[in-house]
Amino acid sequence: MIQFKDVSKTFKSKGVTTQALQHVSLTIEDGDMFGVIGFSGAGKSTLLRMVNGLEMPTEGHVEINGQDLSKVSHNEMRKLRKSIGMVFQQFNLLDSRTVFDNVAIPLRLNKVDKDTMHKKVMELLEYVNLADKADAYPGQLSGGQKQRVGIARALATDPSILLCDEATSALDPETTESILQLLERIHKELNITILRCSSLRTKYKSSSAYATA
Ligand SMILES: Nc1ncnc2c1ncn2[C@@H]1O[C@H](COP(=O)(O)OP(=O)(O)OP(=O)(O)O)[C@@H](O)[C@H]1O
Repeated sequence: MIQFKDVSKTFKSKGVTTQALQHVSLTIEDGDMFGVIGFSGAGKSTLLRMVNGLEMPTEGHVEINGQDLSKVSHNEMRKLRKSIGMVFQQFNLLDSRTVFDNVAIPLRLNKVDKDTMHKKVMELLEYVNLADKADAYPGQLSGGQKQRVGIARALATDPSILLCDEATSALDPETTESILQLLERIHKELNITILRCSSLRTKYKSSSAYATA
């Protein structure tokens, strides 16, 4: 379970103060698919980055399974981060590495042995329907395929939580739909809690920085 308890976040940079989040309280149960929507600058990425401890609240607490992230040790934080995958808007793939190598990155960092790593990477590529692209480079892939690689990489450490920061914002509507279907499948079949944020760019107006879907 992920809990935000009256969380506020202020950034101070070069004499400028930005209030990114104000008094956010929410609970995401295990196995939820939770959506956060808001206009650009509403604080969505900041909120997401607080779940894996990349940002810390200025006020309030973020807890994962009852563990206050501001109180966990360095080692516990490392363990926790292994259980959280992240998918990015711009995919964040290494262009000089093959699809296989990109997906293998978290496994190499975790010193997984070669055979296990090979098996795992190929399983993941099959899961996202890209096994035939294992030796391709990101530059040879479409946006949707790149995002599938990003998703496979995020799943490499068998996370229990998947954070998706505008995972479909760089994609056309049809590709967006296929990525959303893949996330739905991951949610259902792998029982992963998904926290997804996306921009509100339609005509709908909202004074709220976040909403659940
Ligand atoms: N490291 C930082 N230092 C200073 N200000 C920051 C920092 N990170 C975010 N901000 C500011 O906090 C506010 C919220 O940023 P955030 O990236 O969380 O918004 P967002 O809703 O994800 O926006 P977008 O949809 O454009 O990605 C913005 O005004 C941003 O400029």
